[in-house]
Amino acid sequence: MSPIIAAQGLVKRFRRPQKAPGLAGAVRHLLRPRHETVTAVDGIDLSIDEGESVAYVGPNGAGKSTTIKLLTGILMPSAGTIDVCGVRPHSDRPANARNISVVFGQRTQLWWDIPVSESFRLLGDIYAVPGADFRTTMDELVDVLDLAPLLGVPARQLSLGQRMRCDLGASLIHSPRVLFLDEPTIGLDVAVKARLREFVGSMRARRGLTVLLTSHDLGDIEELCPRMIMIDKGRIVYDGQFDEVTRRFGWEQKVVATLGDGTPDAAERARAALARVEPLIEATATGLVVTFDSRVISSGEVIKELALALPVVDLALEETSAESIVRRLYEGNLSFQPAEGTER
Ligand SMILES: Nc1ncnc2c1ncn2[C@@H]1O[C@H](COP(=O)(O)OP(=O)(O)OP(=O)(O)O)[C@@H](O)[C@H]1O
Repeated sequence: MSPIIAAQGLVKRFRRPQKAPGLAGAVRHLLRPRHETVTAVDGIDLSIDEGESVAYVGPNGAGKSTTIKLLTGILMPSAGTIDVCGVRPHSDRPANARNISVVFGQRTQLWWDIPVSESFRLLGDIYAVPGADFRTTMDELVDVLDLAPLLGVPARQLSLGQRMRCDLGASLIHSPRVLFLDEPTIGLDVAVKARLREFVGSMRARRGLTVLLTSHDLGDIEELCPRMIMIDKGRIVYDGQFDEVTRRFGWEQKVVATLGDGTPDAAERARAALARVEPLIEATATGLVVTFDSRVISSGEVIKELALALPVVDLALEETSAESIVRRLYEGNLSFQPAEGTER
């Protein structure tokens, strides 16, 4: 079976004006324009099979959105090849649009002033969905997403959670084979997030939908995506099972210290005591959480140093979670070596 999404040697470079700050800089730029080249995507290979659900994660500026824009045909690659459902997205955008759908948590594809049902109908027309198929899909979406009370309401009057439910429904009206979700749960409360994840999961199961998700929410990834691709500076640094992240990068450990009163400078003191190993130190209501690299220092030594530097009341050692690893990668606090023999 050939992959539904395939990319080889994908590169995207942007040319950006290089201006010095202030009016003088603007004038100088007008007289002698200078540009710099930014390589947002730097040689990415992707192979995603039909029905897979893959998280695409990385820190700010890593190149996630640029990759999605390349796969959806919005951008043209500087080098490399892309094939999505057998189509080259940038050269045949209409065919690509019929096969895919994109949902942005920050933007809506619904018409702002008309009732939701009308937006669905318009999208059905745009994608030329035959009447009978439209009705069947609509019934299914209204049922699974509980859209009946929202159909008569204009998008501008919907809450964010209601709008996202409608947006997800709208994205599936033409029965795409691939769904790109870009931060779909941003700003939503826990209950709505859970509902949306459940919906995406059930749609995958029912329709064999392929999902590529970018999200800063670990819950989204954990629940929806068995496979995770991490990128950093435009390159893939990990491509494998989400669970395996813990095993592979499990050298990160955490000591949770409960402190006695009167240590407002606890974080600074801990940082000074452990300076040589550059731990990540977070202050909490009751003390500190110290995250460190267990290849550089043992947990015993960390505990000893903390006990000497601070009025420690209690100490606990926490297992590394995939969440903390991904969170730190997102925050740019963890440098991954490019994965050797990137595996799936
Ligand atoms: N149209 C553009 N022109 C110039 N540079 C761009 C353009 N779009 C993106 N870039 C640059 O390309 C790099 C990757 O950006 P991209 O938006 O793909 O990152 P991202 O991983 O989606 O980040 P975030 O999590 O912050 O959304 C950044 O350095 C960004 O400044």
